[in-house]
Amino acid sequence: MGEPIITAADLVVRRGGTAVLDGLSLSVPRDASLLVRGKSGSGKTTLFNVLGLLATPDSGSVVVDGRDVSAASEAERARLRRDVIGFVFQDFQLLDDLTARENARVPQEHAGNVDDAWLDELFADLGIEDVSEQYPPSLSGGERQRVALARALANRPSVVLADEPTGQLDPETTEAVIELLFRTHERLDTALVVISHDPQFTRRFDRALVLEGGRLVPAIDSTPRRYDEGR
Ligand SMILES: Nc1ncnc2c1ncn2[C@@H]1O[C@H](COP(=O)(O)OP(=O)(O)OP(=O)(O)O)[C@@H](O)[C@H]1O
Repeated sequence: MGEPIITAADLVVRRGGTAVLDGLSLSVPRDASLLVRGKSGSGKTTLFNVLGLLATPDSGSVVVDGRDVSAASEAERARLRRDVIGFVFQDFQLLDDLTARENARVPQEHAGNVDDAWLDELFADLGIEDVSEQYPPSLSGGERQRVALARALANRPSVVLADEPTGQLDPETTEAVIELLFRTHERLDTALVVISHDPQFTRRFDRALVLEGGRLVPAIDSTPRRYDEGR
């Protein structure tokens, strides 16, 4: 399946005198779905930020799509964020003064590559065509998260990175969003990395890992299906 889409080695991130990530290594194959769980304060968001090139570790390396970003310029990191990674955040992070459709189009505009046919397809597939001209404040939580998912997929990323993507949703909507994340993962062949402590997320992933003591260990209730790594 070629080289992994993300490889992180010996990551150390110190916050307030303690190592939140303490020698963490991880490899994400291109077709994998990976769940990272962990207690509150265990460093999940810190890991998300480092894997998503939103923060730099104190030491260790991150390779994204074959590029070692340790010494990359901010412009190069921004390019990788835009072209290779699709971000989904717990609080959606939509712009209230843009319509749903305009929100989803933002990454394409940054890339200088607007593809309306692809946006049409995403909105249809995610079941949000009817709300495409509405503004985020008038959308339900599930609709907002689906618009955020359309935005994450707008530039056909190789990996979707989601930080607590269902944290603000009720159980029923959570199930629907999980379904959509997996459907797009399978249909578009994107790797999927979800960071969540939601127990509803334990099934279906190829691999479930727990962030503990600054490192990743296999979740005891997970059945490794396709690959074996994480320590
Ligand atoms: N800028 C910072 N300065 C000091 N401490 C920080 C900073 N950012 C994070 N931390 C600390 O690092 C630890 C890990 O934080 P992080 O947000 O990554 O955890 P988390 O697993 O995502 O938690 P939660 O599930 O509650 O969101 C916490 O103890 C947090 O207080």
